[in-house]
Amino acid sequence: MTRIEEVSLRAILDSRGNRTVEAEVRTASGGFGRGAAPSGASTGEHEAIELPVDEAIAAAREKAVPRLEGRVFSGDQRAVDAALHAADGSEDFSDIGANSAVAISMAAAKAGADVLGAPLYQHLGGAFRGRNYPIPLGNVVGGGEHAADATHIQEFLAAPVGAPNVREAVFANAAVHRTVGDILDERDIPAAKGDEGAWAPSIDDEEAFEIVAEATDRVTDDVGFEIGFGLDVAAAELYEDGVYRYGDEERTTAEQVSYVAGLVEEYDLVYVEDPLDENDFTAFADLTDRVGSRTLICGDDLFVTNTERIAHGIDVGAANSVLVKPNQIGTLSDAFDAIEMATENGYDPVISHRSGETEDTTIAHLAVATDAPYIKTGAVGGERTAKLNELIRIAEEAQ
Ligand SMILES: C=C(OP(=O)(O)O)C(=O)O
Ligand SMILES: [Mg+2]
Repeated sequence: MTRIEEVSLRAILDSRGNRTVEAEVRTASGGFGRGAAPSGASTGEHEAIELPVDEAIAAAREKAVPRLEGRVFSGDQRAVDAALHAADGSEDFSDIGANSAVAISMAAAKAGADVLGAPLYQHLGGAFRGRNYPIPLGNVVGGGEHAADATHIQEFLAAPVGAPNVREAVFANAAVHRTVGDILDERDIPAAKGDEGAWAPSIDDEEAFEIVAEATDRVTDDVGFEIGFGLDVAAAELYEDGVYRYGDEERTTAEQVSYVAGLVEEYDLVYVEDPLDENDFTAFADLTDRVGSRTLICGDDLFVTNTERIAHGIDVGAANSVLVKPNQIGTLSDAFDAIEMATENGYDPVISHRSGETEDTTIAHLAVATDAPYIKTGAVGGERTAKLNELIRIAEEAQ
């Protein structure tokens, strides 16, 4: 029986060394699940609200826990998440905190799976889930809000689109990361790593393009399958007073659209996330019109995993892909709704980590459960490899 008996909350550390919310759910028949909230740095303006950790925990203990304990079945994820919404009452989880909500939602899902004796992806996806595994997008160079004095573009991503299986894809991304390190060495460029484990050298974007293109080419030759190249521009962070600022260089919106379209052409980009400001659906639609037939244009800060914003994007043709971050919207059910809406409308969902992460592996299971074609969860670093290694295990176990 998956009736929830106890929900407990505590503060733990995330990968940036900040405190975050961890939840544990125990069921009447001894099922157990644990979930921990990730946290963004380049957060979208329209995301659900992350409260200070102590506030989120206190509010969830007062308002959400009594609605769950002894009352809701953790096997019924929709009921768990509906109880979280009812406990909160706001539109954006500003009352109990999206950090508490998502931690409880994920913990309850795992407790539900535990009682069934099924892996989480099986519990979430059901008997007739798809048989595909996501292509991992792994950032190998980065800057923006994730590293000081590095590139303006937030993420340069390896995209092993030709990999024969998920394991080879994961290994290929790590090889690209390693090769970027070698090239930086060859060029005598010192580099630390950013929040997500990508190299964060103090170079301009142009040189980063050169280096990542060379690294993906070298590794492609080595492994014998195609490794594409993608970006998360995180353009909302560059947008100020109506222009996109790349240090001293400025681009108008029209120039930004042309610049990104040119990059797609020049580097044969397979993926471009947030190329424009988070409120500019029109410019997104312009760019999608120009290059959407040859690359994915993905909305992260644009859509914030929110079905109202995704529906609007679909109406105006703003993109052809949706980034899905459960903590942007607060519960797994809401994230599922976003994935379903995307898929039904021909938009590719990309399940994603945050820059501040924990060892939690829920997103790997979510990607497999929903047959998502892509997952973005870094290339190296313990909190990133936790998800990547889980994907390898899932693919092996589910064969
Ligand atoms: C993962 C990202 O960064 P953050 O978590 O800082 O929003 C992103 O922008 O896609
Ligand atoms: Mg992003």
